[in-house]
Amino acid sequence: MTTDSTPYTVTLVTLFPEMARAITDFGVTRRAVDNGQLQVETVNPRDFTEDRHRTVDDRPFGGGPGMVMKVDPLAKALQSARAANPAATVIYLSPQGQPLTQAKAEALAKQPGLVLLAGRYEGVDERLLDAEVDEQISIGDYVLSGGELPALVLIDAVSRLIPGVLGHQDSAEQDSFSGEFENLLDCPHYTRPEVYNGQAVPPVLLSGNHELIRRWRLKQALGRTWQQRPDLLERRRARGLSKEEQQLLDEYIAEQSS
Ligand SMILES: NC(=O)c1ccc(NCc2cccc(O)c2)nc1
Repeated sequence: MTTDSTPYTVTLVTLFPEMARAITDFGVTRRAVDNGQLQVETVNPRDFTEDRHRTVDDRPFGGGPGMVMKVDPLAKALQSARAANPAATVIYLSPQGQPLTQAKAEALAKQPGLVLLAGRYEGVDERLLDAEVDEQISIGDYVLSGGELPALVLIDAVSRLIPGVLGHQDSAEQDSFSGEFENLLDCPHYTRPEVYNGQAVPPVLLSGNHELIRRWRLKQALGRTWQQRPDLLERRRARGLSKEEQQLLDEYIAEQSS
């Protein structure tokens, strides 16, 4: 995290810098950039090549399909990225990385900034990872054509945790994965009209009784987690459910079987 005046700086090392526009040109993250809370820079390894063909990849030693990204252009690009933010954490997005979680995003939001390396082809020369990368992160157990989309996912997840970015600070805390709802799925959301296609909004949400509404939302979050993601509920249980949470969950389960 930075003091509230200096922006949280992310430098994306990528062969396709225009992809960063998905963050800088839309929505909450665009507003964070315009407000000076978030800074997204890009560095293209191709600008650090010295041959006429601006070569960034080559055939793998040991044979096999595809190409591997060369160390030298990446090392120079990373050095340039680090120069702008020396204290930044250098992360390589890859299927071999540690899974991205909300807790990880919160930890990274507290750092002075990030340098994100997006690989293409079959990945990068291992010697680059050994020398220049602090940690590897995966956004899920699947392979994409490049690390750019995972990098953008990571930037989005971290950016919304920067104080003031979401505007209504509570909304970050009320997220399904943080605060009281930590490790729970989200509760249902409704807005006008009160009746749509004969389906009415749950009356408790129109009651103005904030304590009843909080309980209803917590019950829904617990119940949906029990239904869709018992693994998450187990994690929550390991941390101990409060008396209220256990009672709400029991009520939800009883209603399901009635
Ligand atoms: N699950 C992820 O976070 C993720 C990240 C990157 C990626 N593609 C680039 C790449 C990079 C390294 C090795 C490799 O095999 C493919 N695909 C999926």
